[in-house]
Amino acid sequence: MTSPIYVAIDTPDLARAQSLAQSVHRHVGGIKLGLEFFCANGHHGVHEMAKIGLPIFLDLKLHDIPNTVAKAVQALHVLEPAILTVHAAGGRAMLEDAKAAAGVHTKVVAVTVLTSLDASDLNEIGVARNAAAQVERLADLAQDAGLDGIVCSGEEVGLIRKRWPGGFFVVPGVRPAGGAMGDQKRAVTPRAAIDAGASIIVVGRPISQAKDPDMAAREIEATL
Ligand SMILES: O=c1ccn([C@@H]2O[C@H](COP(=O)(O)O)[C@@H](O)[C@H]2O)c(=O)[nH]1
Repeated sequence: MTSPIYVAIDTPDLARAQSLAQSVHRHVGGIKLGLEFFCANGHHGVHEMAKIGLPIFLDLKLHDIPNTVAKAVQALHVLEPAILTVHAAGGRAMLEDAKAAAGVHTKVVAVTVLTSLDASDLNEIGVARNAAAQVERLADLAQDAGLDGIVCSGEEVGLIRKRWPGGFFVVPGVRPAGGAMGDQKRAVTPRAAIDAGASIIVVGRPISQAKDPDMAAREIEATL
């Protein structure tokens, strides 16, 4: 069975990214490349990482006016990402245009509430409801707009899976029991995320900062 673990390769250094992905490739189902990697290495870097042979998740969290996002999505076709993120807060028209612009083999998923935010952060940006209620609202919008799924934390994925049984749910910010949280505020264990209904989990620092990334990936895989 394909592993639900996507390893987040958050580094600007292409050689380090290749070596990290190579070392864990037997224990993960895909490679997630985000802003840090893409801003430093662009299309060339993604092509190089694709040579490892795992699906590529481009986590660029696009968020702009509908026309700009649609053109950006078209410009990414050539990279054939398996998964691409946009921000749900960009609104219905942006979500619809992003989905229409994506290739048929790319799942477009909407980031709802970043896993680094809690209720107090939400309050500061003018969102009075709690994270779960805000995720619920943005998940409904993403589903209505025809997206494939959403990104949310493991604390909300169970609730959303019940409302959208056929959705594709990406859960980042997972931490092995007792692991360092870093900047994550709504974290659950990999096992809890999968049990609650995550389609895939994204794991970055617990693997990339481990003394032995291959062993760390293997240990997480063994808990699932
Ligand atoms: O809400 C979100 C959306 C995306 N991410 C990304 O996932 C990884 C998590 O890395 P860790 O090192 O395991 O914390 C990272 O690339 C984020 O950009 C997220 O954490 N939360």
